[in-house]
Amino acid sequence: MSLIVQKFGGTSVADTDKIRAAARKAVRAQQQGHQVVMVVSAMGKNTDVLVSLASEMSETPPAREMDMLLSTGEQVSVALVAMAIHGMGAKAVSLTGGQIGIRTDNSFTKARIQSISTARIERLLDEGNIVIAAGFQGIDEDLNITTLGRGGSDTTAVALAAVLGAETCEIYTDVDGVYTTDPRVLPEARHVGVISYDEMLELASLGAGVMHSRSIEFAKKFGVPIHVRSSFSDTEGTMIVAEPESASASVCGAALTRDEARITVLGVPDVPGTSLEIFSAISDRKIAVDMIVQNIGNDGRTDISFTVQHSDLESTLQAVSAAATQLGAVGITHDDQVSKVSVVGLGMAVQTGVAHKMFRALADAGVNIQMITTGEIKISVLVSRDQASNALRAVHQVFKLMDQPAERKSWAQIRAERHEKADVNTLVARLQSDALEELTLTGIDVMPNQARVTLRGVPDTPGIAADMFESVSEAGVFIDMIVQGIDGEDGRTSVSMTIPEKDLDTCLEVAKSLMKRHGLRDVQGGEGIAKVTVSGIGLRSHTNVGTIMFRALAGADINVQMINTSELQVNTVIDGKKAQIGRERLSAAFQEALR
Ligand SMILES: Nc1ncnc2c1ncn2[C@@H]1O[C@H](COP(=O)(O)OP(=O)(O)O)[C@@H](O)[C@H]1O
Ligand SMILES: N[C@@H](CC(=O)OP(=O)(O)O)C(=O)O
Repeated sequence: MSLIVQKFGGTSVADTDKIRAAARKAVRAQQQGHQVVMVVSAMGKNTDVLVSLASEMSETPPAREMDMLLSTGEQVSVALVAMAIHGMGAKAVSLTGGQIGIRTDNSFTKARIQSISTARIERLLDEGNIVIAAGFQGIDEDLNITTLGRGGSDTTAVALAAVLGAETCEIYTDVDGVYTTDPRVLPEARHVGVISYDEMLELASLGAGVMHSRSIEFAKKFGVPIHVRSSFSDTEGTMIVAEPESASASVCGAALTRDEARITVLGVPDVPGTSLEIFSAISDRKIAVDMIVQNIGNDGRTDISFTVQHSDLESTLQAVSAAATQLGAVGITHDDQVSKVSVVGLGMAVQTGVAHKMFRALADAGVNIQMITTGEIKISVLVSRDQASNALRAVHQVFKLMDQPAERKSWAQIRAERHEKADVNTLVARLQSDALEELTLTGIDVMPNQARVTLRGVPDTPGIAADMFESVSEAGVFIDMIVQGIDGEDGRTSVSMTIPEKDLDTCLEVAKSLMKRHGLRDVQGGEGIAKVTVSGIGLRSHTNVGTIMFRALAGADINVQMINTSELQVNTVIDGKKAQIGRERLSAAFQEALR
C-alpha cells in the first residue's frame, strides 16, 4: 500500500472549519487506499503570539524555554485534527515530536534532525490509523523539547516522507503552488508546474517563504517528490523534483529577503586567518551569513562586508566586535535598512549575460546596487529597503518570468521519461547510509588558470555595474564570479570579477576605459589564481562550513582573495600555486568534520 505525507501549514489549520477541511483531505486519501501521515503546524499565527508572549516576559528568553513554549502551538493543532478525524468516523492518533522519536541535536530554536524512529508510526498505520505528527519539533538526547527553526514543519514532513519511503510529500498551503516570485508581493508572478530541488533550495534560502530550505535538502538527498498545493482547492500544484521545468530558461524565479542587515568590518589585516576569526565567531552562534565580500585594501588592510538576517543583527554585532578588537580592526559599520533581491536558475550556469541583464534592469528602474554576489545558479544584489519591491519587479520583468518559458516540460512528461531510469536499490542504500540532516559533500574541485580584475573607487550610483558587465561581456570575456561591496574609504564601492586567465589583457583594457568613463580610482588585475569549489547539500544552512574552510586554508598559510557561498557550493579564489595544497587541506578538513 502506498504511503503519502500531507503537511498542513498554519494558514491551513487557522480555525476549526479549516481543520475539518484538512481532516477531510486526509480521510479521502485513506479511502483512496493510501496510508496517510499528516504533519500539522500551529493554528494561524499562534507561533507569533507565543513569541510575543515570551518577549513580554523577557528580552532574552532562554532558548530552551522558548522551545518548550513554541512547541505547544503544534500540540494544540494535532489534537484538534485527530478529534476532527474521529468525528468523521476514521481512526487517528496524534503524536508529538518526542513521541514519534524525532531526535535532534541540542541547538534550541535551530535544532537539526539526527534520526527518526519509524516503528511506532508504522505500527499505527498498519492498524488503520491516520497518524498526525506535530511539525517543527523534536527531542534531544536529554529529552528536552527542541524546535527546528521558524517554518520547520516542512522539514518534519519531508524528513518523515524520506524515512517512511513515502510516494510523495504533499505540502498544503494558502497558495496553489510555487510561483516565479511571492505572488503577494508581485501579483503578475507565474505559477510553475515543476521546479528542481536545486532551484527551490536556493530560492527558499534567499527568501521564498513558501518552503523551508532545509526541507528541500532532505528531499534532494533522498529523492522525495514534493507536491506544493492549495488547502482550499483540488487543483494541481507544483512538483519539486530533480529536474527543472525548462532546460533553456536562464532564470526560473526571483526572491526577496526584505529584512536584511549589512555589516562591514573596516581595516582588518589582509593576512590568512582574518576571515576565520570573524566568521567562526558568528557561526558559533549558528547564524547564517550571506553575501560575503572582501575588498582588496590599501597598506595590507582590507574591509570585509557580509549580510545576515535582520533578526540576527544584534547577536552578530556582539560576535563580530569581540573578533574585530582581537584583530585590531579600524571599526565596524552596519546598515539595517537593506533588502536582498536574487534571481535563480539552473540555466545561468551555462548561459552568459544574465548578470548584466539584471544590473541594467535595476539601473533603468533607478535602483542603486550596494553589493553584488554570485553563485553558480544565483545572483544576489543588496539594495536599500525602500527600493526592494521596485527592484524585484524590475528583475522579474526583464527575465519575462510572468510568461511561460518557450520550452518546458510537465511533471507527467518528466515522470514518463524518468520511469525506466528509477533505481530503487540505490535509493534504499542511500537512505540506510546517509545521515539525515548532516552536511553532505559531493566534491572538492579546483579550477586553475583564472584571473581576477578589481575596479576600485566605483561611484555608488545606478547604472555603473550594468555598464561594466555589458562592456566586459561585449569584449567576449566570460565572467564567472562577481563581488561588489562597500568600500570603507569613502563610500565608493569595489567590484571584483574572475575570468579565464587568457582574457586578462582584454578585460584590463576594457576596465581601463571604464576607469576613464566613470572616474574610478584604479584598476588591478592578477593572474595565476585558482577557484576551489566545495559542492554538497546544506552548505549554507550548516553555518560552520565557512569556518572549516577558512581554518583549513589559513592553516596552509593561504589567503582567501574572494569567496561566494550558496546552498550548493562554496567557492574560494586563492593563489593558483597553492591550489593543490588547498584542495588537499580542504579534503582532510571536511573528512574530519564529516566523521
Ligand atoms: N515563490 C513563491 N511561491 C509561492 N508562494 C510564495 C513564494 N514566495 C513566498 N511565498 C509566500 O509563501 C506563503 C506560504 O507560506 P506560509 O505562509 O509559511 O504558509 P504555511 O502557513 O502554509 O506554511 C504564500 O502565501 C506566499 O505569500
Ligand atoms: N509553527 C511554526 C512552524 C511552521 O512550519 O509553521 P508554518 O507551516 O505555518 O510555516 C512556525 O510558525 O514557524
